[in-house]
Amino acid sequence: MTLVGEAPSGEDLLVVDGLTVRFGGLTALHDVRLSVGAGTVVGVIGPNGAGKTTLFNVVCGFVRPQSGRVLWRGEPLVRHRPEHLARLGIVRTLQGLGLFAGLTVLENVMAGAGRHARTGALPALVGAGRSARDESDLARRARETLGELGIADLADRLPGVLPYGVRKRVALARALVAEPDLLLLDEPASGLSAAELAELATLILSLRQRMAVVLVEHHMDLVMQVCDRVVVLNFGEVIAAGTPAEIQADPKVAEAYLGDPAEEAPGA
Ligand SMILES: Nc1ncnc2c1ncn2[C@@H]1O[C@H](COP(=O)(O)OP(=O)(O)OP(=O)(O)O)[C@@H](O)[C@H]1O
Repeated sequence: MTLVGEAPSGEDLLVVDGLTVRFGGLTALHDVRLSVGAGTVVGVIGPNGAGKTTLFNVVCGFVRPQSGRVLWRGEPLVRHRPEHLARLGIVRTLQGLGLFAGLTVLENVMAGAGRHARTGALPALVGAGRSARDESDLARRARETLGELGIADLADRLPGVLPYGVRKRVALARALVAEPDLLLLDEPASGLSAAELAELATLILSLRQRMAVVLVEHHMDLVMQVCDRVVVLNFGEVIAAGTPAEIQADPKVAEAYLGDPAEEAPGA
């Protein structure tokens, strides 16, 4: 990740260049720049309404910016659509879990393998258009991913009967099975116990060997523990960017959070 005004390096996977998004009269993002290098974890933090989700939505193609662009591996993403992201190597987890209630844990994870499955998401859900061999390869990878997250024994359960923290792991497994180069994590810590948080931190740190991660999160301990760099948004603008220690020491950041007593400030 680079600071505002710095030239992105050739190593950057994702570059967000001067993004401005307006919803009617409200400016949700103003001239936002950041970049994400391979194997790095970049945190995006900021008080409620700062623009974090909008930033993810632009990267994913849900929201079109009024100006600015998103570069992926040096190429602009032009009118890209959310359903094509996994093929590009980008996967996002949602704030809500988005699991299919009628599918088992294993089937939910298999449905995430859009990048590698030969068929699209819908046929993949019902298993149509896939050879028996594709199907068993995919099931094997899905089981391995569940194993990595410590929930292989729950493969045949329905998500609805599982505790929230476990369902969050299923959602994460569904993202990881696509083997993305960039994982966009939207508030993965919300609703987790202290023990689950510690496991999540270990997992995110281990992911760096395989992918870059952008983490939108209100849980500051997690952000400070796992991020290489942190970008702070406030009212749609980048007000600070740097290492976790730099962010914690930045008076502008503390000030932004002071205006929102519901929030946990980075240095608190
Ligand atoms: N589709 C939309 N239409 C109108 N306004 C929107 C839309 N999406 C977001 N906004 C507004 O844009 C601003 C930024 O919202 P955004 O959800 O990106 O913030 P956030 O940092 O993710 O907040 P939170 O931490 O509460 O999730 C807010 O003022 C929000 O109300």
